[in-house]
Amino acid sequence: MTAEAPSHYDRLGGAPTIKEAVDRFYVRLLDDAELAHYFVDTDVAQLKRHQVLLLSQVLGGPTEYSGRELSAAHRGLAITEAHYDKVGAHLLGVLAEMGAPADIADAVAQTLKAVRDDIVDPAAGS
Ligand code: HEM
Repeated sequence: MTAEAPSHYDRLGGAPTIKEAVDRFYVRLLDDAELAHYFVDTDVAQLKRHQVLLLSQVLGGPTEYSGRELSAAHRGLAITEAHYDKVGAHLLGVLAEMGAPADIADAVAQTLKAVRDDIVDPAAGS
């Protein structure tokens, strides 16, 4: 019997690491003058909970995401390409500062590419 390779989730350190990464991610988003306005009327605690579950799932951890589809969650927010890229850069920046291995950062970057069209609003300009 061969042992299964550990998931990205396990290699990063599991739940405590993901929680810490999401905490740092939202500190960056709310500190960013170009992005903070998107979050003014949101329940940031719930958003963070959903983000932890989604990121865990994407990284091969437990599949417990219970939030909305990404397209529904972001509809009407008029998210531009540039703001999407900034948010993605904050997430990758947090993973880098926490020492995530390059292959895991690459996998997250691929996921960011894959969900881009669900989140960016083409009518919002660049
Ligand atoms: C980069 C990839 C992104 C991912 C994976 C992501 C993920 C999520 C998730 C999981 C939720 C919660 C959905 C729910 O609770 O049902 C959410 C909501 C939200 N996201 Fe994102 N998001 C991304 C990009 C962005 C960007 C670029 C912005 C704005 C610049 C943004 C702004 C928001 C806001 C304001 C909400 C709350 C919407 C509401 O409460 O109605 N997100 N996102």
